[in-house]
Formats: sequence, C-alpha cells, structure tokens
Amino acid sequence: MYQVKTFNAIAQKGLEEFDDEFQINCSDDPDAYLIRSVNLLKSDFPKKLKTIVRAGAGINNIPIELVTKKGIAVFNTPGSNANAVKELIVALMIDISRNIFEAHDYSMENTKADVSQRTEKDKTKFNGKELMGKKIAVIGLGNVGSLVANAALNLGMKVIGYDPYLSSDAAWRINNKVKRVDTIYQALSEADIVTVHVPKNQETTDLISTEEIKKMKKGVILFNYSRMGIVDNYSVVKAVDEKKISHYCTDFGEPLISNRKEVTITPHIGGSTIEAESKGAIQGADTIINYLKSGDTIHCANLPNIQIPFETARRITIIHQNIPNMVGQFSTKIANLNINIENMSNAAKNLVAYTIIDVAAFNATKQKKLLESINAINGVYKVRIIKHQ
Ligand SMILES: NC(=O)C1=CN([C@@H]2O[C@H](COP(=O)(O)OP(=O)(O)OC[C@H]3O[C@@H](n4cnc5c(N)ncnc54)[C@H](O)[C@@H]3O)[C@@H](O)[C@H]2O)C=CC1
Ligand SMILES: O=C(O)CCC(=O)C(=O)O
Repeated sequence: MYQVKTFNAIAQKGLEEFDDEFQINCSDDPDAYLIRSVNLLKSDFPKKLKTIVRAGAGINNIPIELVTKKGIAVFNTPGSNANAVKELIVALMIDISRNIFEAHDYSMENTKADVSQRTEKDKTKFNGKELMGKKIAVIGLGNVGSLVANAALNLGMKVIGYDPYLSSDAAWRINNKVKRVDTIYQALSEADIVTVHVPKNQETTDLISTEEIKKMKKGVILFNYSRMGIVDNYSVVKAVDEKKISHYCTDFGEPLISNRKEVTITPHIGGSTIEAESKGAIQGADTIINYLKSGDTIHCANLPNIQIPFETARRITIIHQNIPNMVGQFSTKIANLNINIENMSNAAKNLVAYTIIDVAAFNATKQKKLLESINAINGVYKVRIIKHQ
C-alpha cells in the first residue's frame, strides 16, 4: 500500500485517480506529497518520502537541493494551469485598458433617477484604449508565455518575445509572427504592455527592477503573474509615482503596493479555475502513480529523465551522486548476490545521477541484503526495489 499526503486544496478529480493500492492522508510517513503552494522551504521531510509533486508550475516552494540529497524526486504538472493564467491576463489587459474597474465603481454609486443624464455627461472619464495595434513584450515563452503571446496576436497586438532558454517544444507552440529578441532590454523598450512569465530562481529575482523599468516606455502597463520578487515592488512604486508605469497588475500582493488606484492585485488566482485545478490534480496524481510504480522520471525537475519499459520481475532504482564508479559498484553488489542484470540505464543531471537496473525475481532475504549493501555505498541518496505488478 502506498501512502500519499496532500497539502492545499487538491481537486477531487485528481484524488479519484488513486486506486486501492493508495491511501490518502492516512500516514505521517508517506511515500508521496501532492502539493500546491505550501511553503516547504523550512520543512523536515519524512524518511520514506520518495516524491513531491506540485500540482501546478512553480516549484520555488520546495528546497530542491536539500530534497535531492534525500533522494526525493520533484515533479510539477507542466502546462496544467497555463490556459487559466492566459485568460486572466487577457481579461485584465482589457479591463485595465478600458478602465472597467473605475467605470464599475462609478456606475454602482450612480443609481439615482438622473442616471442616464449623468452617465452621458460623465462617461468620457472612462474612455479607454484598444489593444489592437499595441505592442506587448512577453518575458518567458514557456507554457504560459507562449499562450499569452499567441492570444495577444489574436487580439491584433504586436508581440515581442524574450526567452533565452526557450525549449524546442515551446518554440513549436509559438506563432511565427511573435518577434523574438535577444536581450530583455530590446523587449522592454518598445512595449506598451510588459508581462513576465518566468520561474522564480536566483537569476529571475528582481528581473524587473529600476534599470529595466527605466528602459520601458512612459505609461507602460506591467504584469507580474509569475511570483512575488520577480518584479521589485519598490522600483514599481517609485515608477508609478513618477507616472512611468501607468498600471501594475499582479497576483502577489503586499502592503507596499496596496491601496493605489494604479495597482490591481488579485489573490494568487492565476491558476484558480475548476478546469486547471482538476487538470493539475489529475496530472499530479498520475505522476505519483507512475513514479512510485515504475521509477520512470518523465519531466522530473531534479533528476535526469529516464523512461524504460518495466518488463522484469524487479526494478532497482538508485538516486546517487554523479561521481565515478557508482554503476560499477552497484553491478558488483548485485552480482555478489548472484542476481543477473537484465537491463540497465544511467543518466546524470548536474551533481545528481539516477540508475535503473531491471533484474529477475529474488526472495526477501536477498532483497534485505541488496538494500543494505547498496545503501552502504558512499554517495547513494536513495535505493528502492519495485516489484512488477
Ligand atoms: N499566478 C499563478 O497562479 C501562476 C503562476 N505561475 C508562475 O509562472 C511561472 C511560469 O509558468 P509556466 O509558463 O507554466 O512555466 P514554464 O516552465 O513552462 O515556462 C517558463 C519559461 O521561462 C523561461 N525563462 C527562464 N528564465 C528566464 C529568464 N531569465 N528570462 C526569460 N525567460 C526565462 C524558460 O525558458 C521557460 O520557457 C511559474 O514558474 C510560476 O512561478 C504559473 C502558473 C500559475
Ligand atoms: O493555485 C495554485 O496552486 C497556484 C498556481 C501557481 O502559482 C503555479 O502553478 O505555479
């Protein structure tokens, strides 16, 4: 029986993916975590934990280096909520360009008998601008950014894209009318609207700060639906005061930016649609099931990707340091127990390596000895023996 612990609201449709080999929230020493935004950066991790799966995109709430050394595989659910974010960005671009929030507030206050007269007199206050023909810079062209770029083109906008690490998958998705530039400054300098869709990491912290804002056009509208800290809010407040930024729109509020009419804050709801939450939970649950039952690491964030057909009675999976002679030592320990290796795969990702070894059946005594001997090798983070079902 596998144990899964969930954090945050995980959609029921995802939980329904688990069959009766899985128990949910019944153990304090689970095999898998299924999470959303819970902050695990200062957490301890149970001994048996083998995988953390983030139903969603951002994994900056997981201490990747630490959990890798504990042999815990980290996954997310790429693209599961990208359409939800795209639709919110499109909605807000229109709302802000057409002064919808101010117009709504005005209309709610003007419900007296003379409403139509006053409306005709006052409505010019809410004259907006159209998006057609305006330029938008999309910083980060992954699952979300590529959809935003394509949607903006469909609204008749001119789109400039910047992404120095664009994957070939993402490149295929992007309409060839998106103008790709090589520096962030090229993207920022021409744009009426700037929107940022990058992961939060050391490189992207303060990606948009004073220098970058200086390069933007006066009156620019800026979006941060990525993470708190990718846009430096101190620089934004200054730029709003100087009217350099006409509007800032973000999913990540804090007192510094609140209560300003030029700032729109939503409460981290970019991915909060019924569809996206279900999709993320289903994708997340399937990822847990697949990793626990096969050891395959498809789109793993901290381990190299290995996917091989599981056709033998047992599979040994080992997460270990990427140093010389590890595979040699594993083979020797396995041979010493008179177990024949039928298939093997090894790959490395930076400082960590992953080895999958497929073998024939063996008894419980051999299993115990095998686990002990491989665990004793210096540099091994986690060993598992998976029984074929
Ligand atoms: N507000 C919300 O509810 C949501 C927020 N997010 C946030 O948005 C981020 C992006 O999401 P996805 O598009 O799904 O991720 P993704 O991984 O598909 O795309 C991220 C893109 O950013 C690019 N990138 C990385 N560093 C960059 C840099 N320095 N400059 C320019 N581009 C860079 C990558 O090459 C990649 O193409 C997530 O990491 C998450 O933090 C995602 C979904 C929902
Ligand atoms: O609703 C959520 O779980 C947050 C979505 C998000 O920020 C992400 O997927 O990175």
